Amino acid sequence: MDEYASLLSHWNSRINLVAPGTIGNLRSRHIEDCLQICQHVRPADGIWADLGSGGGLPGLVLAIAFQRSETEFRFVESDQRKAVFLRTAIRQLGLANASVITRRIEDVAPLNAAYVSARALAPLPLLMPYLSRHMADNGQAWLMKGERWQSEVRDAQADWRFTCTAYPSLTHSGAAILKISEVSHV
Ligand SMILES: C[S@@+](CC[C@H](N)C(=O)[O-])C[C@H]1O[C@@H](n2cnc3c(N)ncnc32)[C@H](O)[C@@H]1O
Repeated sequence: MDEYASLLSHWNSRINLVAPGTIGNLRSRHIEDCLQICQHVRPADGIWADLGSGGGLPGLVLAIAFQRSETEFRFVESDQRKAVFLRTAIRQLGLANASVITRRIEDVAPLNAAYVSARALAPLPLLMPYLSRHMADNGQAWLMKGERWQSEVRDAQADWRFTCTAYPSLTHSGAAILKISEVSHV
């Protein structure tokens, strides 16, 4: 994880992977934040799709944490330069369990993923079509949401049926990690 943090700060001077003002506390602000997901899930075999991975949050953090599991991580990131960073990090960290798809989420063939994650990608109503496209029928999504998560859930319920459990974030007051499953269109 230290090696990942140092790669991220090195590349951040050239491409904006995280807000430059947060680079001084990468560990607490970003890495510990993403590691919270590990308290709630022990993934089995199958694909874990991280959508809009950017600098690898939470995808790379989880691929490092779960590198001894049978889970195959796919990072979907349309920005070419960020995808180059992700591929470089995968190679330098020696992660055999991760690969990058450099395309728009909506253009990627359905991944049938057992697990999906996203952080700072879009409000929940816009994420729901992505979950519907890429999550397996019995899959689960782990979405890192900010303080407006409750109204996002209400807005998404206008068009979608889903099961949702909210775990309060331990790193950002008012934020939550949402576990979403059983998604179908109303
Ligand atoms: C605000 S950043 C968040 C990055 C990372 N998840 C994080 O928490 O730091 C959103 C990322 O999603 C990517 N992105 C946005 N829309 C996308 C789409 N439709 N398909 C693929 N990637 C997308 C952007 O290029 C960007 O890297």
